[in-house]
Amino acid sequence: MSFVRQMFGHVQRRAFTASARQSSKVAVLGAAGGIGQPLSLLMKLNPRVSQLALYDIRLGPGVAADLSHINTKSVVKGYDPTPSGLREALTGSEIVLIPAGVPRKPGMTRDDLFNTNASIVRDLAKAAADAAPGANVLVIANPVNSTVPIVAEVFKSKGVYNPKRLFGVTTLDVVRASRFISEIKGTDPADENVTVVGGHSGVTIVPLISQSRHPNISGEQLDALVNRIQFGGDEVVKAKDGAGSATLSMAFAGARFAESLLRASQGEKGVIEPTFVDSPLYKDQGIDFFASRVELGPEGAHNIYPVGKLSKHEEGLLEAALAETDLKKNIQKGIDFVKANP
Ligand SMILES: NC(=O)c1ccc[n+]([C@@H]2O[C@H](COP(=O)([O-])OP(=O)(O)OC[C@H]3O[C@@H](n4cnc5c(N)ncnc54)[C@H](O)[C@@H]3O)[C@@H](O)[C@H]2O)c1
Ligand SMILES: O=C(O)C[C@H](O)C(=O)O
Repeated sequence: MSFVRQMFGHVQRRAFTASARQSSKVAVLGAAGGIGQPLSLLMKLNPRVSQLALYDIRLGPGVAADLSHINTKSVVKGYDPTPSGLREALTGSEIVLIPAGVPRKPGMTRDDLFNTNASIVRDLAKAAADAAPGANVLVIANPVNSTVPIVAEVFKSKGVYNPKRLFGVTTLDVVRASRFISEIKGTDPADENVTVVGGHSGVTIVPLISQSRHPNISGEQLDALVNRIQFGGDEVVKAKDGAGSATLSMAFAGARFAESLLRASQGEKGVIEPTFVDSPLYKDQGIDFFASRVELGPEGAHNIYPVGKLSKHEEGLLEAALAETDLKKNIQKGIDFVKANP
């Protein structure tokens, strides 16, 4: 499968120069960052996007000026770091991507980012709830297990919460799983589709290899593969040696998820992506948000699928993820933060 097909689904190549079927405004909050810049570039290349609104506390207009010279049809605008700039960036947006926030350094967990990123995400969510209450909000900022509940609480407090329109972007876990399994098997990663469920940190990331094309991977090879998918983020943090975490692969993953949502909102049926959403699956165990395969539609999350048939090994992994106090605690921490710091 070509890059164009992987990234832009079933849009024909000529669509890069033809007009998109419908117009969609996409806002990127944190657009000048390590993720924000390549993510904005990929959205500029997406023919389904008609307007691209770039907001950051620094350099939004600069990044926008640069991208605006690319000869695709979408109109790019950068906004000043003021409340009115943020409001204008958000108004009319169908998709709001949030990569704003600090990244990890070696030795840190994602939860260590909470103190800084919780208030950044809360404030951006407040602005989104006011200016774009019907938008699909795609949260990239870590810790995703907490930042997604933060957005939910803010929208609830303003009476505009629609659980179908809030997504924690876990696509990077799916992208990694597909790439890592292809490296083992010597296959084209574009043909490898691995469902990843749970949350977005360590053992809460549960790849379902038994549902992939290679259910027979086992033993030490399986353990190593699962471990690499669960801790792929650490691999990049370590390699970047203090200069941040995954940015380019994350931009690719975020653009893929946004493209899937646009395809679904423009009427394509059967668009399914794993994503961390307000989910009924494990609410009885006190876990209100969970990543599983979600069919996307014009209304956002159209159908949340259960995890399906698991191998014994995966039952153990899922049990560990659910029992792992992290997921539940991370979610509650986000909720408590907004209650204490509205
Ligand atoms: N979900 C995932 O799979 C995933 C993957 C990689 C990184 N991340 C997370 O994404 C976040 C961003 O990572 P990065 O590498 O791009 O960091 P970065 O520091 O390079 O960029 C962050 C950007 O956010 C901006 N920003 C800060 N506060 C802001 C605010 N209030 N409003 C608007 N913009 C603001 C900064 O100016 C900066 O440009 C981190 O929290 C990181 O952990 C998530
Ligand atoms: O590892 C990180 O901190 C960034 C991100 O969540 C990732 O999975 O790469």
